[in-house]
Amino acid sequence: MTTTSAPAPATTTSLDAAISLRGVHKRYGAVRALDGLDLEIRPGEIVALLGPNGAGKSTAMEMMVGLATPDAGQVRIRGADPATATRTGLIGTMLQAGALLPDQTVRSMLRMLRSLQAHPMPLEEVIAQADVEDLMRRKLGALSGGQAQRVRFAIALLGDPQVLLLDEPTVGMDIAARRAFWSQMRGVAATGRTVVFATHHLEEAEHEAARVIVMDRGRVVADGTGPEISAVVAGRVITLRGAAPAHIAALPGVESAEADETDPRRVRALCADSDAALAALFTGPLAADVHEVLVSAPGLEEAFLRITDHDAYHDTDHEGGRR
Ligand SMILES: Nc1ncnc2c1ncn2[C@@H]1O[C@H](COP(=O)(O)OP(=O)(O)OP(=O)(O)O)[C@@H](O)[C@H]1O
Repeated sequence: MTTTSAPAPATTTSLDAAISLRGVHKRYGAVRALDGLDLEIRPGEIVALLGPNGAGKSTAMEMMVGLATPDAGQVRIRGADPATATRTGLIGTMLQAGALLPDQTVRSMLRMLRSLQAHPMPLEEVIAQADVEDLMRRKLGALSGGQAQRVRFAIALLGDPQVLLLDEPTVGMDIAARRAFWSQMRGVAATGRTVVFATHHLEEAEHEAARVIVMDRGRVVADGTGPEISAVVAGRVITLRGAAPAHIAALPGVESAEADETDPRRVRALCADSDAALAALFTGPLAADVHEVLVSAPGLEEAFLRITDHDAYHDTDHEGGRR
């Protein structure tokens, strides 16, 4: 795994690579959205892009389809420039900004956009691969957030692309819809396409991508498999209920303790010595109140927090995403 922003050794040339970004810089006023980004993605790879808000994920994806142009550096898609790759259907995208015309039906929108493609995928195949049969007669303006995402996925497939870019594809989907989406996506990826997706769901990155790239402040800060990136963090994680994070953080062997983001009454503690922490926990004053104590190996979440450990969420120079 690479955990530095230095360019990875080039194992492919930009001509062989599905996606190649070399030394890409992009500024928006005072904000450095991309700061010398180097990225090489091989054909057939399934890659998750992770990073805190404002890390530059969307900007990088916009560069890959020619929606944003670099101030410096080079972007190539299968050796072609991004605008050509988009025009010829080499690359299909599901970006956050994609607006859907509210009064059109899904069928008419798909037909219309399909007619613009150089080498369109058969409509029946698009419908099956994106699982939108049940939505075909519906007006675009009447779709739920999750349904609209399925339609955006169908749109991304229309040009029968070799490279698929999905920017937070499961935003607005409930758990069942997310599961169904990833199962469809795996079917699409099994046909040999390159898939790059940005996500804030770490478990999606871990389960769905063979390679995880962590971006921060417009650069790559870690690149490897989920387990390789998780291995950045040694020690053990203890999760429990019934005590305040500050009390847990004060135990011997505990490096840090915080309330769980998704379940604030649960405390997650990263421990250099979990045996010492547990011994102190069960023999001290907290013993009567703590419950549901679990010990596990650190995962991608701990690694992500460790690797991107700064004030990115509040930093004025990198004040989060623009949406
Ligand atoms: N068109 C734009 N105009 C002004 N600033 C922009 C523009 N696009 C991006 N930025 C800024 O560039 C930085 C990177 O933004 P970007 O949306 O690429 O990050 P991200 O990693 O996709 O974030 P998020 O996870 O919040 O979507 C942010 O500080 C953002 O505010």
